[in-house]
Amino acid sequence: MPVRSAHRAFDGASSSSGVADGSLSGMPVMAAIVARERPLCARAVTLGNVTTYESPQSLPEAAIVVLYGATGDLASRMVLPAIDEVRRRGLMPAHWRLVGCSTGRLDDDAFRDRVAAALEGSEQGTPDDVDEVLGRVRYAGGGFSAEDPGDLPGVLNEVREDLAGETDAEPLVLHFLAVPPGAFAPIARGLGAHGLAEGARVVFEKPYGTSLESFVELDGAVKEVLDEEQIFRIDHFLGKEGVQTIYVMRFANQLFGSEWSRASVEQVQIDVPEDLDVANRIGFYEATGAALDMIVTHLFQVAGQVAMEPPRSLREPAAIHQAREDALRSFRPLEPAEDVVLGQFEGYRDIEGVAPDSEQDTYVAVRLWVDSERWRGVPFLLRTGKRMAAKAQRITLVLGPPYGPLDPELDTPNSIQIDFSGSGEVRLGITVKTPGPDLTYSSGTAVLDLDDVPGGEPISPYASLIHDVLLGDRSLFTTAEALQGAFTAFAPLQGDARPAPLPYVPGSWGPEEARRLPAPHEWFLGQ
Ligand SMILES: NC(=O)C1=CN([C@@H]2O[C@H](COP(=O)(O)OP(=O)(O)OC[C@H]3O[C@@H](n4cnc5c(N)ncnc54)[C@H](OP(=O)(O)O)[C@@H]3O)[C@@H](O)[C@H]2O)C=CC1
Ligand SMILES: O=C1O[C@H](COP(=O)(O)O)[C@@H](O)[C@H](O)[C@H]1O
Repeated sequence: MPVRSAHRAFDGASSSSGVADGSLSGMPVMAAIVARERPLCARAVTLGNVTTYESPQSLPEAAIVVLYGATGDLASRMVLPAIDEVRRRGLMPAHWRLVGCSTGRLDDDAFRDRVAAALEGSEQGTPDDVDEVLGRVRYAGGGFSAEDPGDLPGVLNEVREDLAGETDAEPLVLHFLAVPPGAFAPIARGLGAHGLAEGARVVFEKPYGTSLESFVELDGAVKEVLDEEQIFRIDHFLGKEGVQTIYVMRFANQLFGSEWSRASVEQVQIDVPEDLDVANRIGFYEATGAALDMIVTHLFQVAGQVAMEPPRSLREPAAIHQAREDALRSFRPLEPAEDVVLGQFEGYRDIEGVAPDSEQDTYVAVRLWVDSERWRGVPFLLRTGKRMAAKAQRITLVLGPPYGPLDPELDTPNSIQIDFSGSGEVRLGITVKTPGPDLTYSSGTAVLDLDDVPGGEPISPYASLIHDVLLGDRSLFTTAEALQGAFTAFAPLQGDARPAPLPYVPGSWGPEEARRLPAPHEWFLGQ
């Protein structure tokens, strides 16, 4: 059985003797607890040919967060509540301030009202001590660019002086760009032109580029001002608990690690159906569509997390980056005619702001091939869409048939599933004997809710990633090389071969045509 034994060679990190017993005695829970110990990573420092690792990063004594796009949708729904979550957990620096910046003119109090409303509307609700937050908040209007910095430089100087009354520590300045992608380069140039780049950390929202060409151009413009170590390209799916647990459960546990390859996995499904409408973001959506919004960004990053080779260490950001980059660069460019189904929900063209003949996709299903030794021949099925039948976020590793006496009798494949919505779940779809007098088989599911892991306290993705930026830990941020791989694989879908979107009924699982992609299996979450 050459295929079965060959897979041992894949996992350099795993041992093939004796370890199995240990791995099976309570390891999953231990692994999850270890994963929560922060900080996970150390910074690699190379002098000559000797590499050492600085001990874990620590929080700066003082920080100023400048939130560009502070009056926008993302800032209100995600970023402001996340900053407050970091504060509530005691993970903010001892001395900190927040400066909101947008193009509109507001006074500080009007912006504080918006911050209060954003916290009130968040899952955690308004904190009792909301004044503790609002007292640290300022606003700088007039936008920000090299040509016209608006009010920001003046407000920043006042905030620095204010902080200097509390601490001698030089504050870390964290610029968070929650602005439309067209504003990324102008703001980056502005940071250079107005002396705000040095020593700062800069977070760029997604999408960081909208095509291979625009990505290369943007990254070039950004790198004229910032060093790579200062750049934090965010993809909040990498901050989700379920996604972060993938490599811990895999590398901490021989049961998973040894089977994580084409030797045992027949296909991988990464399924993110959404029941959300798009009417409230129609300008953005009509210009972007489902594939560009979700596939080349979030779902490719999650696929990279699943497909990566074992990094040398989970405590070295550079090693994790290298492993994720290698995985993304192994993605074969999509073949739209064979491997992509686009959809548009019926009624989309009736939404105000949508062109009557719009060909924008609100649904996309993709069969992606990963040309690495580990995954060659294993399709990665990625699916997402708006106004679908359900909201879910699930990775399913569909396991191949067993080499034993049961093969012909099993109709439901065994599976390893990771649910990465909310606090996340690990699920095992296992064939067991149907309890009872006869020898028949059933498929059951064992579920580990990550919320129940002893000592665990799930953190939201944006809070987790903002905390990482404060620490200077770039492990969960994307690199230019990885994005280059993603845009290269995605490029054929942006050319003449892009298929026309097929209509689907709102509340359904999308166009029937997409059923052929996972064959001989079906989409695990529904048709
Ligand atoms: N909304 C979401 O769910 C998600 C959004 N994103 C990304 O986040 C970014 C923002 O999206 P979203 O919040 O939806 O967009 P919105 O259109 O709701 O908000 C954009 C914000 O950017 C501000 N802005 C524009 N140009 C400048 C500038 N030069 N300087 C300072 N502020 C500026 C606007 O200010 P004003 O209104 O005053 O002009 C506004 O506050 C986009 O890159 C998007 O792709 C990513 C994930 C999810
Ligand atoms: O970036 C985006 O992500 C959301 C889904 O994020 P989640 O936090 O709800 O998992 C998606 O709805 C949106 O279209 C996209 O821009």
